[in-house]
Amino acid sequence: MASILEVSGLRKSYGNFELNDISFTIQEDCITGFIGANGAGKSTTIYSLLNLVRREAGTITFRGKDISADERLFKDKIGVVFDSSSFYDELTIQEMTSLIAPSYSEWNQRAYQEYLDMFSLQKEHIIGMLSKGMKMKYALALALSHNAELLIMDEPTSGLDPFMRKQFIRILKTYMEAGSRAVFYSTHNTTDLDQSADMLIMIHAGTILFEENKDALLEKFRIVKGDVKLLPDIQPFMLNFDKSNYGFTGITDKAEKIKAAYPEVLIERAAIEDIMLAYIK
Ligand SMILES: Nc1ncnc2c1ncn2[C@@H]1O[C@H](COP(=O)(O)OP(=O)(O)OP(=O)(O)O)[C@@H](O)[C@H]1O
Repeated sequence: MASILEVSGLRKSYGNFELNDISFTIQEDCITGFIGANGAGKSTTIYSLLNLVRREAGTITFRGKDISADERLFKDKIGVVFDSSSFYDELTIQEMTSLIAPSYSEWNQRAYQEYLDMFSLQKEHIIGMLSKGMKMKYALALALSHNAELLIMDEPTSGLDPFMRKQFIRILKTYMEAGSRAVFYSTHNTTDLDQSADMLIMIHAGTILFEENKDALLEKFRIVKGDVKLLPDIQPFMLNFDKSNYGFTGITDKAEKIKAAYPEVLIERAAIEDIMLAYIK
């Protein structure tokens, strides 16, 4: 698989927080989910790679070319959506779009109008009067209407209702159908990633903990449930666990071994959230 974006040796610090030599790759034809706890460094990574905050070190290459050589070209080829998008509150959607659209070489007014209709947004709407979810939809309409090759989004589904979140996933899949494209987005909604992501990158305290194929990751871990009597024997095979008077629940990457030695335990598939907790507990 070809890489579309490569981030290498990214550093940025704020007081006690530091992005610690972050490197990862966004693959073409993949939706990559960017996960991590509050304050892990997701937004700082996204803002630094987009040069919206000044990075202290690091190289970003887009389709093999350093983006610093031609940042305008890079920005022309990507669509961005942020949790707190910076639009002018006093303008209408039409006025705001007329400022933004001319900066894109492949602006598609028809596609844009279709997204506005799909999201029930009207061009007369004043930006400052839009709800958080409506602003997000507007940002999404802009990002999807200039033939971007890569979508980079920071918590695009925060503020979206469950219907729109489903629609968001459908839109991403349709977007990917054109081929040679990619999506990179941060989210706390791991169930959305279950349905949409091909790759997952997890960051914790400014460090990348893993960058893996989602299905391979989900295959690697299992939830183990059993009687507390077994805990002393099974504990060494688990990454973490909780126990109550009734039993224990833990997560393991050695399910086969546990099942072979203790057939009475219950082994279940782990969710992305379980895996995240296993890495940071
Ligand atoms: N402009 C800033 N000035 C000072 N510190 C900042 C700034 N932006 C982020 N930070 C700090 O950097 C750290 C990482 O924040 P960041 O917003 O990147 O995390 P995040 O993973 O996106 O979190 P969340 O999931 O809560 O949005 C935090 O400790 C935060 O307080």
